[in-house]
Formats: sequence, C-alpha cells, structure tokens
Amino acid sequence: MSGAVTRAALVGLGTMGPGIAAALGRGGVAVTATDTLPTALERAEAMLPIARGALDALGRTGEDAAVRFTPSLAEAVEGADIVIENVPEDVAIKTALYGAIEALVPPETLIVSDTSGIPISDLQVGLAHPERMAGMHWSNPPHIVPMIEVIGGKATAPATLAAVSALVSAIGYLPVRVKKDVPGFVENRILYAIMREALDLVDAGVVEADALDTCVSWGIGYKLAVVGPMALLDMAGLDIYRSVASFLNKELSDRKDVAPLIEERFAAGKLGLKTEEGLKAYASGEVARLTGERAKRLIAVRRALEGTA
Ligand SMILES: NC(=O)c1ccc[n+]([C@@H]2O[C@H](COP(=O)([O-])OP(=O)(O)OC[C@H]3O[C@@H](n4cnc5c(N)ncnc54)[C@H](O)[C@@H]3O)[C@@H](O)[C@H]2O)c1
Ligand SMILES: Cc1ncc(C=O)c(C(=O)O)c1O
Repeated sequence: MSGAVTRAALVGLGTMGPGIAAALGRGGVAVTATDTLPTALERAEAMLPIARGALDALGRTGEDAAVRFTPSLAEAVEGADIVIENVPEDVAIKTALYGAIEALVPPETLIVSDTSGIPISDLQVGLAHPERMAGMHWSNPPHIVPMIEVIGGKATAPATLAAVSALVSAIGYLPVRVKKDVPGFVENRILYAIMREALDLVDAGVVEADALDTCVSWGIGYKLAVVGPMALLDMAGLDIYRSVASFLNKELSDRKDVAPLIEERFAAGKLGLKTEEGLKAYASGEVARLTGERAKRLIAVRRALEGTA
C-alpha cells in the first residue's frame, strides 16, 4: 500500500465496531462495514448516529466520509486500502477470516487486528503476505478514547507500521508504538494487572465491589489520567516507592488462571452489559442509560484534560 488510507473495510460489528466506524468516517476515511450476524449490522447502523453525537460533543465536528453496511465480506473489502478486523478474541476465528480476506484483496492491502493482546506474530503466521499485517488496538469506547496501540509482528514490514501509525494520526488519535510483540501489548498488561488485583481483593473480602470502584476511579484512576505511572513515580518519590515495593510486591496477586468469580459468571452466560447481567444485574433500560451517562462523563473529562471544556 502506498499513499494515505482513504478507504477502510471493517469486519466485526460487536462492542467495538460501530464506534470505530464512526471515528474513521469522521476522520475522513470512507468505511464499508460487515458482520456475519444480521442483528449486529442493524445494531451498528443504529449506533452510528449516537457515536457521531459523541464526536460532535468532543468538538470533533465536520463532514463524515461515507459509512456503509453490508452482509457481504467481498463487498466490504472491495477497493479497501486497509481491512480492520474486529471479530472475537479467538485465534482460530481470526486466522480463518484472514484466509478469506486474502483471497479477496490484492497483496498491498493492509490487514490489521484490534486484538486485545494476541501476539501479532501468531496471527500473521499463516498469511500469504504477512508483511502487510499489524496490530491496531483501540480502547473501548473507541470513538471516545483517543489512543491506539500500533504493534508489529515478526513479519510485519516497517512500511506497514508507518502506514498504520499515519492513519491513527490522520484520524486525530495518538499512536502508541509498542516495540515488542508481547501478549497484551502495553495497555492490557497494565489493565489486567489491575483487574487481577481488584478481583482478588473483592474475593478475599477486603473491600466491597462498589467501594473498590470508588477507590480506583477517584484515587489512582483520576490521578493517572493526568500523571502517568512513570511520572507518578517521580511525584511520589522513588524512596517511598522503594520502601513500599519492598514489602508490598510479594503480597500482590500472582494467580495464573482466571478468577473463579469470572469463570462462574461466564459459565452462567452472564457476560456484562451485553447480556444485561455480569458482576451486577441491569434493569430494563439501564444499559442504554449507563452507556449514555458514561459517554457524557468521559467526554467531559477528555475536554477538561484537553483544555477545551
Ligand atoms: N470489548 C472491548 O472492550 C475491546 C476493546 C479493545 C479491543 N477489543 C478486541 O476487539 C475484538 C472485537 O471485540 P468486541 O468486544 O467488539 O467483540 P464482540 O464479540 O462484541 O463482537 C464481535 C463481532 O464479530 C462478529 N463476527 C464473528 N465472526 C465473524 C466473521 N468471520 N466475519 C464477520 N463478523 C464476525 C460477531 O457476529 C460479532 O458481532 C476482539 O479481538 C477484542 O479482544 C475488545
Ligand atoms: C476488560 C477489557 N479487556 C480488553 C480491553 C481492550 O482490549 C478493554 C478496554 O478497552 O476497555 C477492557 O476493558
């Protein structure tokens, strides 16, 4: 692929797809989006104006490039400069899809995955042209969180990484170049260290779930939005960090499996907002209300941090 990306195909329209479609369109990239489930296509079409409203509220106003929806993978990828894969976090599902995509597009079309942390080297291994594949990891909600990780695998060409980073910048996001293809990349290695400890503390009865969320959101979460961990070390003092880490690090959870609480809810089909019950149960209408309220608050915080509130 040479030149800027102007046309993207988006494959998979679940939690992440609709917001990504809106963000690309607002960034001037025409999108053709597809999913194997008709209900996902319908939902994504309904979500598009809502995500565009959030972009307006962020001050990211302007003309939208066309966003179209189709049940046909062939139609979605036709003429695309880049194919953005957003299907479930499962190597078999993703690699089967890459086979189908490669049969439909020329060798220069970029293929990227929004994988949360499967190494790109593992995903690209069966591709006929693995050099055109990279990781493009968005954060949920993708039309509001302005950072995207860019990851290369063993076979990724430098030109592919340059093109993906250029696309991220062109649509107004901050590209974070992850230099090694480690599982979980950077964002999810940090997030899952937090999640593991949070679940362990709740499971051990140290704190109620709601109180833990208050502690993290109004304590470290609020602070980290302004002062990242490396800067926070200097703010706290390395002597303090050293003293605390010398007794605390060995106390922290190092469990290797998934917490029993999550396994139990997963086995019962309780997946969170998407099934209206996860760690908590959500009354009718509550999911839409919560999603809207959270978007409003995230937008207000982002505008304050950007100095545009
Ligand atoms: N949910 C998050 O917070 C989040 C954040 C960042 C990245 N991710 C990653 O993004 C990817 C998608 O996550 P999600 O939460 O949107 O998943 P999801 O399960 O909500 O949606 C996946 C969609 O893919 C569709 N699909 C499955 N196989 C397909 C195929 N062969 N062709 C076309 N469509 C197909 C499904 O019908 C579904 O609509 C995963 O790799 C995930 O790890 C998720
Ligand atoms: C729990 C969880 N897992 C993965 C991701 C992203 O890949 C997110 C997120 O973006 O918020 C998440 O919350």
